[in-house]
Amino acid sequence: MTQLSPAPLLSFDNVNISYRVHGVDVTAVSGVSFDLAPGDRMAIVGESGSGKSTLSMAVAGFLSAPNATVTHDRAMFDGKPLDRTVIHRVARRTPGLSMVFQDAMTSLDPVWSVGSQLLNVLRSEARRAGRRLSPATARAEAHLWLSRVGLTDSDRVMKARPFELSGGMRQRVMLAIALCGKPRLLVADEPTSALDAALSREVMELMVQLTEESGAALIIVTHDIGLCLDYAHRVLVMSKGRVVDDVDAGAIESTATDPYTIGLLACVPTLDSVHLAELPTLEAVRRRAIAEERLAS
Ligand SMILES: Nc1ncnc2c1ncn2[C@@H]1O[C@H](COP(=O)(O)OP(=O)(O)OP(=O)(O)O)[C@@H](O)[C@H]1O
Repeated sequence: MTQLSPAPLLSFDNVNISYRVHGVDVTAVSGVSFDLAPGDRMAIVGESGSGKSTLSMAVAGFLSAPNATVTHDRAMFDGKPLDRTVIHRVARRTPGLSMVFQDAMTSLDPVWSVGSQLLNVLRSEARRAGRRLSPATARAEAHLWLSRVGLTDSDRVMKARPFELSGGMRQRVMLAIALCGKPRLLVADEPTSALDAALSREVMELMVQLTEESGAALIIVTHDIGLCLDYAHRVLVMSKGRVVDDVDAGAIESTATDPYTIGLLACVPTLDSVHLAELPTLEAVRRRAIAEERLAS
């Protein structure tokens, strides 16, 4: 008997996004199509300006730049059409879909305590699900979520305002807020770029563990191809607004076809590169490829 693959959780076909700058439409995302299965973990990788944040914000419904225009042939989430062509000044939350951002300091409200922000989300999620949530249960759930993201001193964290916490703690708070509504998809835009290497890995591992436990799918947006190869099942490589490779993370070395992806992979530090005086840059890899091509022809 042939096994039917599950219906995609997310399905985008021919997404195009441009920004109007000084009266001219500048393309940021061009003809992007992909499906994401429930529980899948996909990384969107590319250098700065390749369009990955624009794409992920459009996916999550957080693209609010008034000069943006989105067109697509299909945008579906959890079996329902998503209207991503209308840009709202204030992001519209899609039930079942959450996002964490690069900079928790600007994403969390600086005025309200962590506890009130977390309780607000828990209450509104309960309302949406038609569930009664007493104040005592809401507080217990908030403490539980803080401990799930590794914040054991939850009494202090509940009372603290974001600026009173370290960067790593704020990122964990954001993860708790994003996951407490039990989303089916979490979109994380450069979630660890403000953290040091060790903390980055801790937060990535936590994000993977919590989404795996709940069965949520995960989209990780990053410029760090090395980091995402350890955590994603699949990698979408973007360059100049286009998807140039869409490959399994485990087989990327043998299946990537685009010179851009091959260049990115060549820049990942390995045990073999410890003897090098300096690591290659993407530009150096590009120049070497062009020189080798010239020599061969
Ligand atoms: N609000 C905006 N108005 C005009 N152009 C924009 C706007 N936001 C992004 N862009 C442009 O769109 C292109 C894609 O930007 P985007 O931020 O999506 O890339 P990125 O790959 O996420 O880069 P980074 O890693 O630096 O965030 C870039 O050329 C950028 O300058």
